[in-house]
Amino acid sequence: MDSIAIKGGTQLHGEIPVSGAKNSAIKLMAATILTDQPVRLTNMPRLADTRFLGQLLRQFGVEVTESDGPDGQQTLFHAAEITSTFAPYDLVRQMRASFNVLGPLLARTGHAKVSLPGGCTIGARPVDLHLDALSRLGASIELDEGYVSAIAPRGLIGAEIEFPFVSVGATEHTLMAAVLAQGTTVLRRAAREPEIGDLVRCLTAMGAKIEGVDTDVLTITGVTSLRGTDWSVIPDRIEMGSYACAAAMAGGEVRLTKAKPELISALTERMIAAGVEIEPTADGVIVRRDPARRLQAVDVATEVYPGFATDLQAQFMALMTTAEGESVIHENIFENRFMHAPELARLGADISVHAGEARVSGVETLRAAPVMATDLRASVSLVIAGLVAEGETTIGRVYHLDRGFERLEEKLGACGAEIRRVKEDGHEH
Ligand SMILES: CC(=O)N[C@H]1[C@@H](OP(=O)(O)OP(=O)(O)OC[C@H]2O[C@@H](n3ccc(=O)[nH]c3=O)[C@H](O)[C@@H]2O)O[C@H](CO)[C@@H](O)[C@@H]1O
Ligand SMILES: C=C(OP(=O)(O)O)C(=O)O
Repeated sequence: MDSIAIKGGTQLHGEIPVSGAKNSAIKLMAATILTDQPVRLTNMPRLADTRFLGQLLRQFGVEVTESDGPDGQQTLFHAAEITSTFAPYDLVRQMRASFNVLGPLLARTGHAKVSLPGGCTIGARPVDLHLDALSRLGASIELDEGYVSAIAPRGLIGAEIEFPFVSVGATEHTLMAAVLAQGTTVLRRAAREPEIGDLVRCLTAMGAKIEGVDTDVLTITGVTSLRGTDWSVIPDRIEMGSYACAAAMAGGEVRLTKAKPELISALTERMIAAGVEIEPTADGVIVRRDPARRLQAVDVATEVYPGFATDLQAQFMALMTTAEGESVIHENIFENRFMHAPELARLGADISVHAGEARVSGVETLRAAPVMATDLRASVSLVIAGLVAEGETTIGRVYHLDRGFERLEEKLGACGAEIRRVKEDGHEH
């Protein structure tokens, strides 16, 4: 398994272009199942997750063609004919969001058999809301030997659905099923994450009829078919927030481009409160910090959008490890998303965790150690801490990082970070 080695202590100076959002791209990819016409996605991040979902789509008969076009990295998806509606365990277990092909397959063909995704390190993550909503749209669902078999021989039928709490995955899954249902579907307490807005807008460009974009009530009037489109994936707000934390941790000045800072205002407000300078630009933001001055500890609590994103909690915790004072971090979305805390402690951080609350008492310095990535965002929090830890930190299990960060070593290296990938065979890159 590859690892990442970082020598701490260099400031960051330079520019980092933000990639297309993983969490938007994978939903848009699933939506391409809904039409027999080609859909071209531009600003596509090249990540383990997008590669992996492309493989799953091919298994259904979708043609997936990656290329570099005039608009940069792009992928053409053409689901002219769906030849299989079976998603095996081996392909679904590697990436949870693959489960969300169930709704589009069902809407397009009237049947599908998809493996349950199972839990993962950040919490149990059941899919009950997804299955309840698809049942409300008229699907018959059976669970057997770890698989969900769903049929809707006469098509899906619009329904009023009020989610008991906000779920990003259940909202996008139900939305993708409802666009081809007969009649009207109303989704209440829908998630409002920007990636759902991107999906709604792309589906609308494909001919779907959806009202209420970016609100918590989506009204969908079903249509009989959708057409192809060209769509540019929105910038990755989590990647952007991660590099903002990296720059704030290491000190220096980093310009983040091709980004939408308004999507992470809950983070930047907290960073400003801690003493980081954030200057908006025409296409992003400049993050500046004088390394001679220590940051101040501030508290955060994760919430659904537009609140502080759970996907930025680990990175913010890393930033707080060397701030002055005590920072209290509440994790309200996932019940087990502090796996990075013991790893940060290996670098000398002082963190105590009780249930959904972590208390970080800032220390003056971190010291390098071998650490282990436990999930995607936890991995990047270790990179951020490694930027200041004295000595060389090595981070194992970087396949987690590769799920969601495109060319991370290159992007940070271009700003002066001493970071390199050590391949399994011992070679350095
Ligand atoms: C691929 C993708 O976009 N992943 C994001 C998505 O995950 P995901 O869509 O899985 O997250 P959800 O918003 O669905 O999960 C929120 C909470 O609801 C619970 N729940 C969810 C569905 C369900 O049927 N039953 C249930 O109990 C979950 O266990 C969790 O505690 O939103 C999360 C919250 O912003 C982010 O951290 C993930 O990066
Ligand atoms: C938790 C994440 O992804 P997933 O929902 O695919 O596990 C994430 O993107 O941080």
